[in-house]
Amino acid sequence: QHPLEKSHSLSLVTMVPLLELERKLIDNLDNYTNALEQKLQIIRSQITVMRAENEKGGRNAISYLSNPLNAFSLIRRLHQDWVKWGKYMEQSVGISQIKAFDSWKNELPTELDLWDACAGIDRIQSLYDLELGDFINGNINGKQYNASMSSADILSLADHLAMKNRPSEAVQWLQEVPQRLQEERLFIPRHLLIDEVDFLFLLAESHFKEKHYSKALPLLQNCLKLKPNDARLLRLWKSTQDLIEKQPKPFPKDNKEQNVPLANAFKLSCNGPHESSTRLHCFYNFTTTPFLRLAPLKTEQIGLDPYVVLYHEVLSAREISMLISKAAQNMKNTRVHRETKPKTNRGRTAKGHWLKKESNELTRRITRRIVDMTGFDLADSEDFQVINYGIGGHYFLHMDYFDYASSNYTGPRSRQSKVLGDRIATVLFYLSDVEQGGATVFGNVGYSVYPQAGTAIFWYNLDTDGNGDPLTRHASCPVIVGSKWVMTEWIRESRQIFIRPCLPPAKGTSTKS
Ligand SMILES: O=C(O)CCC(=O)C(=O)O
Ligand SMILES: [Fe+2]
Repeated sequence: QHPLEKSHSLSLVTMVPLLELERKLIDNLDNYTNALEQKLQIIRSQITVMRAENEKGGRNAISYLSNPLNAFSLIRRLHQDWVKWGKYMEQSVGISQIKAFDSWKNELPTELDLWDACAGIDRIQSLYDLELGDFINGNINGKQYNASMSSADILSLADHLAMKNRPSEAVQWLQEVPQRLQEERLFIPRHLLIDEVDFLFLLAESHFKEKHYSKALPLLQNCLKLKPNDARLLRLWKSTQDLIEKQPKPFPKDNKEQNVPLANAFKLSCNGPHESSTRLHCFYNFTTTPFLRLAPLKTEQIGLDPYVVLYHEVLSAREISMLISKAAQNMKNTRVHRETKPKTNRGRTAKGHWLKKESNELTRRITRRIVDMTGFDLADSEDFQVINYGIGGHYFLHMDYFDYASSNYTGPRSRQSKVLGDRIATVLFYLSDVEQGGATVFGNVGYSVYPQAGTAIFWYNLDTDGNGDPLTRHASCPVIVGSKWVMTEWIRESRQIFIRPCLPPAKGTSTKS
C-alpha cells in the first residue's frame, strides 16, 4: 500500500473554496499583466523620445555634435541614463502580485489532494469500465458533458497508476496523450505544456515494468536525444538494454491487477442490473406509530431477506437544504473526517459532519419522524451524520454493525458500547439525487438503490437474536456525476429490548450460508 493511500479525502462541498481561490489567483495574475503593461508603456514611450533624439544626430553626425549641448548630452546619457535603463530592465515586475501569490501558496491542494482526485477518477473509470477515449473527452456513459481531460491531467493519472504499480493501465492512459498534446501545442504556452521527456520516460518505464523491453528501448533513445545527460534515463536505458540481451524473447507476463474477491464483488454490484423481485410491493404504512394514521408513509420494499425498505418523501426540499447548509459550513475546515469504525474503514471518500439529534427544531422533528418510520426508541442512538462524497466518492463494502454479540468479536469494546448495544438498524436519508453512479448496493443479495432526495432507506443490521446479519453488507458505489449527500442514523440496540416493530416477514433459514 502506497503511503498516500491512507489520505483523507475532500468532499465536493469542501472543494467550493478552491474555485474562489482560483478566481483570486486569476485576478492576481491579471494585476500582474497590468503591472507588465505599465512597464511596457513607460519603455515604449521613452523609446520614441530617445529614437527621435538619436535620429536627429544620425542625419548629420558632425553637425549634431558640433553643438556642445548635444555632444555633452550624449556623453552624459550614455554614462548615466543607460546604466539606469539596465537597472530598470533587471527590476522585476509585479512584486506585490508575486508576494500575494506566495501568501496563497499554502492554500493550494496538496500532493495528497491530487492523489485522492486521481484515485477517484481511476475508480470511476475502472469500476464502471468506461472507455478511456470517451471518458477523457467528457462522454460518460453515452452522455456528452462540456468537460474533458488535458494531457497534463492524463499524465498525472498515469503517474498515479504507475506509483500504484499498475503499469499496463498507465500505458493505456498514456496512449491518449500524443494526440491531445499535438492539439494543445497550438494554444497552450510552453511553460504549461507537459514535459515530453516526462511523458516518454513514464511510458518507457511502464513498458519496462510490463517486461516489454523492446517497446521501452526506442522511447528511451528518443528521450536521450532530448536530454542526453539525464541520469534516470541513462540508468533505465542501460537496464533495458541489458535485459533485452539476456532475454531476447520476452514473454510478457499477463499483469492483470490483483483482483481481490471483495473488490470484484464491489465492481459487480455497482454494475449489477437494477432488478427487483416481483414479490415486492409498495404500500402505505399506517401502523408503526399512531401518528402514521394521519400521515402514512409511502413505503417501497427493496428486499425481504435482508429486509430493506424505502420511505419516500420523508424529508422536504426545505429541510434538506437546511441540513446541507448546516453541514456544509462545518465541513469546510475539517481536514480529516472522524472515522466511525477505524477497523473496517476500507476506503470511504467523503466528509461528514455530526449533527446532534437535539441540536434544533429540525433535527428534533426528523428524530420524531424516524420514530414514526421505525417504531424504535432513539434516545440512546447515534447523532446524525451528514455526508458529502468527493470525486468518485464511494464507501467500500462494509457492515454497519460491530458484531458485539459474536464470539469472533475482538475489537475494542467500551463501557459505552456495552450500554448502547450494537447498531440494530440503519436509516439512511438521501439528501440529493445523483446524476450518474452513487447507488447504495447490497452486494450479497443484489439490491441496488439509487439516491432520490427526500427518500430514506431502512434496514435491520441484526437478526432477532442480536447477531449481525452478514447479508446486510453494503456499499456506496462511486459517484460518477453529481454531488451525493446522505444522512445516516444508526439505531442502537439496548433501548429496543421490548420493541421490534415493523417486523419483517419470517426469514427462511435455508438460504443463509
Ligand atoms: O451513502 C451510502 O449510500 C451508504 C452509506 C453507508 O453505508 C454508511 O454511511 O454506513
Ligand atoms: Fe453503511
